[in-house]
Amino acid sequence: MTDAPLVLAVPSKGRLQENANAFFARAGLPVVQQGSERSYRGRIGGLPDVEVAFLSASEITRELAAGSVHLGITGRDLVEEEVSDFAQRLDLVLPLGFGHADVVVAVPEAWIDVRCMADLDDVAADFRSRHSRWLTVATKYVNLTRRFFTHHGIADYRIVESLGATEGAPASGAADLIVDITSTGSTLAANALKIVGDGVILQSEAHLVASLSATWSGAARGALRTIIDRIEAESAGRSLREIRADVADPEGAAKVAADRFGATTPFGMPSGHLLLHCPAAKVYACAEWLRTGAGARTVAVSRLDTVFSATSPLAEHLLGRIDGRARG
Ligand SMILES: Nc1ncnc2c1ncn2[C@@H]1O[C@H](COP(=O)(O)OP(=O)(O)OP(=O)(O)O)[C@@H](O)[C@H]1O
Ligand SMILES: O=P(O)(O)OC[C@H]1O[C@H](OP(=O)(O)OP(=O)(O)O)[C@H](O)[C@@H]1O
Ligand SMILES: [Mg+2]
Repeated sequence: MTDAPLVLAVPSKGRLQENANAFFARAGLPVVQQGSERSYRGRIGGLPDVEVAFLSASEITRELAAGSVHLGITGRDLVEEEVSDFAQRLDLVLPLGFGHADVVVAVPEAWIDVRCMADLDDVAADFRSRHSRWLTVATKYVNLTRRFFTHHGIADYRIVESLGATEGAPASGAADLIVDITSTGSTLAANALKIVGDGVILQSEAHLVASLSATWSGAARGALRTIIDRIEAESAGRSLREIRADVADPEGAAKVAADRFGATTPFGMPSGHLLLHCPAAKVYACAEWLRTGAGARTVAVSRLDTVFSATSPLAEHLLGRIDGRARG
């Protein structure tokens, strides 16, 4: 079908739901539920070639891999856990600035001798002769755990697959230690568990993910350009700050700001004063230099909502990969 719509999967519950909806609204892509409150289909206001599917984050990951949805929001942890060949099947288009959480190895606080993965290796190696059973790890991140433990040379353990309340496993005796996701750390603390020093397996964040296995119609490609354009503009708005300063030599100052802080002059030198777009992380260093090094008396910094560019390297790159798959 040349005009089949783009299917966009949006988290319908859980940790990512609220942030995902707010994110689309900020990017000028308002998600509208169709029919009743409980309907699992929706649309994006103003984009007729897009159909929205409301799914859980892990379902989104699987459907992207299977090619039954084109674009979706999900966590990097789920992508790496559930899709072994994700680098070929999926494109992690853009991190979205929310849903930050770490997948970690955690052991009982009472294990005072276990500070790093090498200590855990020692425990694992002795465990069977001491306790006449394998050391056990409760987790739903079975693949991430296996890869990480192998990387640290740990082989003497067994995984106990956990479907919920993983942090309770050591206290209940279901397993000796756990691998789970954490953001504030309060669930680990409440269960008297501590993160092993070098036991952070993955730092996760919500991403916009595209399926390379899906069939992309002409209409779906067109919708993809529009969606990426708006999301890229939102992302640029979030990661840049506008700086204005009254310096004597705006052109000289712009050169230094570009070299040292990665700042750009998107509008040239309007009426001879300096207007920069500076990466948010460099704003304080840049503002400091403008005063001490370039003689500015005032430096004004503002947030930007959205910054549109004439070209979209992200969309071009992604369409290139989609075409490559279609041909190959
Ligand atoms: N503190 C947190 N704990 C768990 N997940 C978090 C946290 N912060 C962000 N996330 C992210 O939320 C996503 C998982 O969402 P959630 O647990 O709500 O859905 P799910 O796992 O698909 O559904 P369910 O838990 O019902 O199986 C993951 O990608 C994860 O990285
Ligand atoms: O570090 P913290 O802020 O304490 O968060 C960690 C907890 O959050 C997640 O569970 P969630 O609340 O998403 O419920 P779930 O297990 O049903 O997915 C995760 O499985 C942890 O239990
Ligand atoms: Mg969950």
